Amino acid sequence: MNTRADLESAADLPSWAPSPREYDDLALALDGILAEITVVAPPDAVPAAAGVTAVDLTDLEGTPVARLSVRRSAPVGRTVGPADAVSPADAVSPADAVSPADAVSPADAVSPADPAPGPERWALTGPVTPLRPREDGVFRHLHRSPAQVRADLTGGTCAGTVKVAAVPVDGPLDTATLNRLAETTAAYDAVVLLPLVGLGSPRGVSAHTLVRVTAAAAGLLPTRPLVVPVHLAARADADEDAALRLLVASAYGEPVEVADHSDGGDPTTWTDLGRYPAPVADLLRAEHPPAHRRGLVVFFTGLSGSGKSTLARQLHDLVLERGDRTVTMLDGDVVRRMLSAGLGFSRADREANIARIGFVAAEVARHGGVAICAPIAPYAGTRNDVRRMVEAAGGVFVLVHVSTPLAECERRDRKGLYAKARAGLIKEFTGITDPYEVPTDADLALDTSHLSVDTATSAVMDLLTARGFLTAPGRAGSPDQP
Ligand SMILES: Nc1ncnc2c1ncn2[C@@H]1O[C@H](COP(=O)(O)OS(=O)(=O)O)[C@@H](OP(=O)(O)O)[C@H]1O
Ligand SMILES: Nc1ncnc2c1ncn2[C@@H]1O[C@H](COP(=O)(O)OP(=O)(O)O)[C@@H](O)[C@H]1O
Repeated sequence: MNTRADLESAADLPSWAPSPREYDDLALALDGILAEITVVAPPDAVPAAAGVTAVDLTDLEGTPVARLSVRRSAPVGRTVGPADAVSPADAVSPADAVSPADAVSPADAVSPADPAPGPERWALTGPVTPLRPREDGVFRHLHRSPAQVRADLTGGTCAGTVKVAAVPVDGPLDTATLNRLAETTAAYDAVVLLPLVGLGSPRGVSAHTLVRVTAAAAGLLPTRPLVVPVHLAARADADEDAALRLLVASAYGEPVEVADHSDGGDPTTWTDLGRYPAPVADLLRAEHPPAHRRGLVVFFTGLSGSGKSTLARQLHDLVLERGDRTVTMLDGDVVRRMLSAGLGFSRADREANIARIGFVAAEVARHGGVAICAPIAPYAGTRNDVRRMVEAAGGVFVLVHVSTPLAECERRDRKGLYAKARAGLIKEFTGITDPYEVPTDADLALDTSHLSVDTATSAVMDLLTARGFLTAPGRAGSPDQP
């Protein structure tokens, strides 16, 4: 731990709040599992990055939690937007790629709200020292460093005489796996189950549920294993993931692998809860409500005047008439007044606008509600970011492309904006002087020049019902005409 003098002398050090993935790496480094970590920071956060020798890493509130001693630094190429985001291979030069923590994921490298091309960022690599005990983390009270686990298990005596099996766990343990685990670890003095709660590691469950199901499974094993959550974040590369799991497990004991990756861990296909022991299945059932009670985001995208708002409003009414779901409307015009006042129509502003819509929609979905969004959302990358945000919140994302051709939108020109855009009075107008990237991943495409409002909305309702997101028949609970 640093002395007061150290802290005071650090007053001039630059500081930086690491991304969630880097924060996970920091947790591993502070536990002595990773020797070094890499953080990627913009030059304004790390002035004169090439000459910087230390950076204070802060939590999201800006409180310094650790100090990174910079052993190597390298510029990281900047790109225009998420669609072109930096790939891990490009991000850090091979000479610097000493630890798996170096990988820079696209999500970390460029945030959707980032303005277009700017100066380079810096990848700063080195060991870390703690500045204060970490107060956050998934199931913090269960956290133990490898050294603490060793001390706990040996009672401070004869370290090395206790044979510990260390088992990384990234998904719920089913009955067959538990039986295998009981056999494999029978000869050990102690077993430590290590739920991997870092970003992207838990398969098909949230990090908190992974710990809860692992604890439930541990209670069924004769060895009564310790359960110690570890903030290992997933990488894009399976070999790297495997190497890191081994590194983590080796730090806690003798690595024992039991995970079965064959099912892919998709929660929507977990129909066979019978393969899990009852206490685990009960927790999974609670985390994965049936499709018609899961959060749902219906995202309309299309040109101005294509019919997004009209269809969204009708869908809103139809879903509310059923009486079994709550609905939040995030219509383009309304959002621009309430959430995005002050934003214009540059690429960066449009991306920021959609990121805000996505954030709110994902929160609605997290709580099991329905969000209906109707912005133009011209960029595929930004729409994809919203899909990822919603799915990460446990929701379902349905993309509806209102594909009414430009000529028809322009003919309607109900706000007179197309005429102004043609006359050069409005700049960056979608379809005229600004791009619209036609979705290739839409669940439904509706050309309203050929479909009535009722027919188009019914097509959306039918899709939602067919996929189980609304219960059939369509108007359960609503009074019909006799
Ligand atoms: N330059 C330019 N390009 C496109 N649209 C413009 C522009 N300036 C103003 N408007 C009006 O703003 C509405 C689109 O806002 P969105 O928030 O949906 O756009 S975006 O998703 O952020 O691209 C859009 O409303 P809708 O017609 O409901 O789509 C337009 O009325
Ligand atoms: N089948 C249809 N579906 C949706 N809108 C239609 C249809 N036929 C005509 N329209 C008209 O087209 C216009 C679409 O406007 P709006 O819904 O505000 O589009 P957007 O939100 O995409 O800008 C409205 O005036 C609407 O009445």
